Amino acid sequence: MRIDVVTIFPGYLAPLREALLGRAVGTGLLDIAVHDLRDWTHDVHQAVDDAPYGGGPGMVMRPHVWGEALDDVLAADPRPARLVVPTPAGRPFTQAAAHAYAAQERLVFACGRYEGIDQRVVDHYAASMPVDEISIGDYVLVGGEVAVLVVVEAVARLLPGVLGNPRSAAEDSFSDGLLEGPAYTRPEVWRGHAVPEVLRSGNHGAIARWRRDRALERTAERRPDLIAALPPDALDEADRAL
Ligand SMILES: N#Cc1c(-c2ccc3ccn(Cc4ccncc4)c3c2)n[nH]c1N
Repeated sequence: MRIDVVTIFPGYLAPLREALLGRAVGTGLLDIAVHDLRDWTHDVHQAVDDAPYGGGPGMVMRPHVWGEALDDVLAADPRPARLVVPTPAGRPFTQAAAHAYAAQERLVFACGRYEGIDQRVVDHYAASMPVDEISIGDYVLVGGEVAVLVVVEAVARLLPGVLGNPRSAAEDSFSDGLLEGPAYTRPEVWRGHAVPEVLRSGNHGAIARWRRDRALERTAERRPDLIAALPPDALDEADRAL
């Protein structure tokens, strides 16, 4: 998979070169290119923003710089791409979206700043390619770069060969519609807190049942919306007895 990121703060994307993602790039599983939007400005001030039509606070990112940048970035690789634009007004980015993005040959991220990017940029490219305006959560950030870090990590870990243990991704929170339950490791007792005995029993059936029960309890307590969204056949008789 190839990932391109266009931003006025390339340094914000440095973490993409670290750890798991850095290894994925090093082994050729992932090809990441970060581009400075100001490279496509032509004025001495390298201006990328202007006052909003209709008035209002803040500034809006000008369409012509974005158009020149995205035209060049998209033309640099023949693979079909999806343009992803983080915005507070976007559709929620979910684990299902991460799986869909992991199947893409190429993702191009447009990182806005200020009050966002002139809407005509999204409208223009949506006429010729898939474009998603996404949000990583119901809170307000200062720009799109942090959202890109979140999305790229969530997507990259799903790519074959990136995670050491592929079962990890298969058994994620949300993979079965539920939150993961609690996890434990040595020592058996830590500051008077003992590991639940069933996990040390060697009884794999009982362990699976206990883990499912804890996941159901945690999800019902913290994310009842996920329980309500489960398909009718998702809960078996033992689940319902909980
Ligand atoms: N994904 C995502 C986001 C963002 C986000 C993303 C891109 C940009 C570009 C500019 N801003 C700042 C801004 C713009 C408009 N209104 C308020 C603030 C951004 C915020 N905030 N919160 C999220 N969950």
